[in-house]
Amino acid sequence: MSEITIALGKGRLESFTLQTFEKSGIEFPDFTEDSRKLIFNDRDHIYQIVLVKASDVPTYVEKGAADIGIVGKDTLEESGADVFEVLDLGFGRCKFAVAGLPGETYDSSSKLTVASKYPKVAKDYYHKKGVSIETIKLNGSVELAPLIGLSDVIVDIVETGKTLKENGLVVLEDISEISARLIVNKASFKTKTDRIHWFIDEMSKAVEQETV
Ligand SMILES: Nc1ncnc2c1ncn2[C@@H]1O[C@H](COP(=O)(O)OP(=O)(O)OP(=O)(O)O)[C@@H](O)[C@H]1O
Ligand SMILES: O=P(O)(O)OC[C@H]1O[C@H](OP(=O)(O)OP(=O)(O)O)[C@H](O)[C@@H]1O
Repeated sequence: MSEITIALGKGRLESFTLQTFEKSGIEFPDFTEDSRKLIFNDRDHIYQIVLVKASDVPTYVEKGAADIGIVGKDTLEESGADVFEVLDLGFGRCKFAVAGLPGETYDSSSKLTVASKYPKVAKDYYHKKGVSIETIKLNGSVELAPLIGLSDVIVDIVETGKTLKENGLVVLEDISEISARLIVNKASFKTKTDRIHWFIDEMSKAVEQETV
């Protein structure tokens, strides 16, 4: 039985996370991205990774099924999970933006409709601006929404800008920067203090090494 369980989302953050672990000497010999296995133990049997759907990482950590999680700031913000966000891991960089057709302007006489995989983020952003919106929750291909009249604009992730460009859309407003974060369950932080502090320190060193 491992001391520490780490929830990691299947997908874009997997290989960066494993590289960061390796820099700290934490190795998962059985881990391969094409495997269908969901639990991996490290060489020293201190840590186990559980591979979950990226959007479920905050839930596993908040509920204590995992002590630690690696998750995009976007997913963390949308979840509203009650966890400690302890470190910016520096990879998985992209941004939240409002995007739409070029020249799209806000007409205050009618409610703005915003399609997004991140309805909470969209609501919070427009709430701060004092604009009331109708959100339409989508699960992917969000760029389609303004093209076929489902919404006025979208709130989505922009990394290279390729998806927007190829669909004739533009960034209308930047919202915030996104990168992968290390999150910790609040109870684990108290009960497994030494091990978790050690782990955070090692991850910090690995991230610093990357940025110098
Ligand atoms: N181009 C990008 N599109 C989406 N996420 C990106 C991008 N670049 C970096 N990221 C970061 O990678 C994280 C994980 O993305 P990934 O696609 O694996 O999960 P997801 O968006 O929840 O996927 P899905 O809904 O398909 O399971 C995102 O939460 C985000 O922080
Ligand atoms: O700026 P870019 O580099 O083009 O990346 C941004 C795109 O990537 C993400 O989509 P994803 O690939 O996760 O697909 P889906 O959300 O449509 O399923 C995001 O929702 C954008 O569509």
